[in-house]
Amino acid sequence: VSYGTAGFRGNASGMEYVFFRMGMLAALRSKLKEAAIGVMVTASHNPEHDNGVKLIDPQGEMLAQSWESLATALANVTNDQLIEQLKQIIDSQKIPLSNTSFMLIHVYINNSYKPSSLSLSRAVLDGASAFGATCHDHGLLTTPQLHYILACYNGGDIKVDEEHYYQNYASAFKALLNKKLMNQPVTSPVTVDCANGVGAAKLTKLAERIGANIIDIVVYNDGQSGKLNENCGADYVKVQQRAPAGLNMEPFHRYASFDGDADRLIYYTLDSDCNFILLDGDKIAALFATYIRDNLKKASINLRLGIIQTAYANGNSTNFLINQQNIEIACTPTGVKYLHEKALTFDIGVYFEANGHGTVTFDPNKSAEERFAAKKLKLFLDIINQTVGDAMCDLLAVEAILQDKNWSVKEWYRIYTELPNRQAKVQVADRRIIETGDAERKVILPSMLQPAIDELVRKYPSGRSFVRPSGTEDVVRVYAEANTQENADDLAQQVSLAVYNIGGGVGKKPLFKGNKCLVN
Ligand SMILES: CC(=O)N[C@H]1[C@@H](OP(=O)(O)O)O[C@H](CO)[C@@H](O)[C@@H]1O
Ligand SMILES: [Mg+2]
Repeated sequence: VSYGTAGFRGNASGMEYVFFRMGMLAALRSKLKEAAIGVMVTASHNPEHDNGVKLIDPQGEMLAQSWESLATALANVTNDQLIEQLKQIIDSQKIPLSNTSFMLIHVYINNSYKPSSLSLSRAVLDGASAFGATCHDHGLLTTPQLHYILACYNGGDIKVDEEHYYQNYASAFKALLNKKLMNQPVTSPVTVDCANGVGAAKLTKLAERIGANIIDIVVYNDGQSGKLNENCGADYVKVQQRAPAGLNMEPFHRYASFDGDADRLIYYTLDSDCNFILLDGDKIAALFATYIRDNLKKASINLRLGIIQTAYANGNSTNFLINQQNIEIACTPTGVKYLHEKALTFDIGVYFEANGHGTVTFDPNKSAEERFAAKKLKLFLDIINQTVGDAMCDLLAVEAILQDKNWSVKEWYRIYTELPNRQAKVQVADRRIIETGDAERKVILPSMLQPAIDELVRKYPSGRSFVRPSGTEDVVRVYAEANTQENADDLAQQVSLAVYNIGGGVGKKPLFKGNKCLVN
């Protein structure tokens, strides 16, 4: 097992020891940092039978990458070697064992949908207690809520709780709304598919604190009947490019989906011909960045603004931002930790994965004058959860910008048109044989693979394709885009076969039937 793109993740049964050891590691990290550490038990967008655990560093940021390898090493030793491995970590990191340790943990009980979470959370608590850590169990929370609470706690607000989160963002949202337009688009309903996850109850609370006269949120997939992330949620809608099962859509209404732990957000709608229109992380980033840029301009503030994307960003979003908007772009490997780190190198960084996970960061070293010269910008940043991508905050930010611009979803999706694209998965014997470079846009090993992809891509107008081993599933992911959906599907199919043939494919050959991708 390895601490992958976002912690340890896999089938929940048989993972207790990993959670127990992560409790121990969190306690050690807390002693080293002399601050509380967060532990989140969730498998995000994965199916219900999976579970996962990730550690959160004191300011609400992802666990330092240098500790990921310690986590992997600790998770992989036998019980007999455990104490020796712990000693090695303590010595190599010079951890003062006499320091106290403190942890904030979220216990993902989530009623009946995630039965494994309770026992796995207890395993974390047991591991932490073995090092004498004091644990504060915050119960059911979204991932970004735990990041927020942890950052506030370590910032000195030791009484911070969930209610604090709602009050903070509800008042920030109300302050940002354009009072003159109070009855304009934001008061038309936005229907939110909460993936039958934790976000449903939390979003309901947030909407209550804002007030039904100000925002009209209709919660769909609240977990009362459906299964977590099954035929619903942000990942399903993004990858399948279709609405969650059972949702009756009307043209030009606003629809959104969260993932299971509510850190991803995507929007979608129907056009007048009832074609499905997706407004994904790339479009949210474009909306945020152009809004920030316009407000900087209005206030004549000169700050370096950058957008951080991954290779999954639609080619036309990148073209739009660079060529039409003149905004600086950076590309990093997949995984929020990389995007967040890069965002911090700009005065203002807007980062989003195409799947809807992202946020905005603001360099804390900028002077108060620079930070607050543009009143709107300051109010906008108050809505943002700067610790990590947060579906609820991002939803409020989108709603407020649309209202401020007096835009419906139609004006928003028309800022640029996506290139048709397709994602696929290929099973191989060992996905670790695939090594990538150039922010995952090129395959380095096996050496035959990249030339094969290049040759295929050349056949399709506006073609682009790349492959990479997933960090959360035992598959190789394939992405393809081209001028038409048929060509994007075809290219994804051809590249999937190349991965299968050159990368040691196992099981059935990846095949598409018509436009339907059978490898997904
Ligand atoms: C293509 C894609 O959406 N990949 C996701 C997925 O990672 P993989 O390494 O691709 O399995 O889960 C990560 C954690 O949620 C997320 O950061 C990432 O963007
Ligand atoms: Mg998630």
